[in-house]
Amino acid sequence: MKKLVLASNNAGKLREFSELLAPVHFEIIPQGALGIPEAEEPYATFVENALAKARHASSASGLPALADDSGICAHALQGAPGVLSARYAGIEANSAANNQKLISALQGKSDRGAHYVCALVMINSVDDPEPVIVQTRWYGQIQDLAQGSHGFGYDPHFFLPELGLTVAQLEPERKNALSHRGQALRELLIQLSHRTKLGA
Ligand SMILES: O=P(O)(O)OP(=O)(O)OP(=O)(O)OC[C@H]1O[C@@H](n2cnc3c(O)ncnc32)[C@H](O)[C@@H]1O
Ligand SMILES: [Mg+2]
Repeated sequence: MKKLVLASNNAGKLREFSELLAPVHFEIIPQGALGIPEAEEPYATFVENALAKARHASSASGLPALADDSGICAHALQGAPGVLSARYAGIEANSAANNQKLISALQGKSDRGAHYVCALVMINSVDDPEPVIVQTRWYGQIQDLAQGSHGFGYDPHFFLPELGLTVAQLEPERKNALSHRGQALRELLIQLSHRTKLGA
């Protein structure tokens, strides 16, 4: 079975990937299991950061790698926290501190529109000239009140008007069916299947 390193140390993402990749015939190895530390994420775009994470994991392991750079973009804040979502309230910030900073930044703003972004990059080797790259959005609204206990990160505050629920109130399968990450992974698998069919 083909081995693939998952270039993430985020337990919430790793859980979602293991559910989403369950039907796929890869042996998925989280980078932490190989002792690979977090990569630097210095870039202004999700795609560049995802590529940096994938290269870092592939270089350290000698294996193909899949990386996810994601975040939440608030429309009233010109897309902040964006690529800084994981460290919005500081380098060592946890989700509670990041959520609190986001809610404070939105006080008095009437536009609560936001979207999650997920950039996925898959490479066969560190010098792969043709990475598979996918980027998707999931639209919602940021609400002050935290509701729900599923998911991770900003999910208790990310409200889906069409469902009347926050993402943290969704069962994991339902989140995966709708989320930025679920959309991106399904698209990535389609692109991979085209390549396989064409023998490349
Ligand atoms: O870089 P890795 O090791 O993958 O882990 P990370 O947590 O640092 O991940 P990112 O750099 O991609 O930062 C993503 C941030 O956006 C948040 N985020 C991304 N996807 C999310 C989702 O599906 N639900 C809630 N929050 C999400 C997450 O909590 C992080 O704070
Ligand atoms: Mg990160």
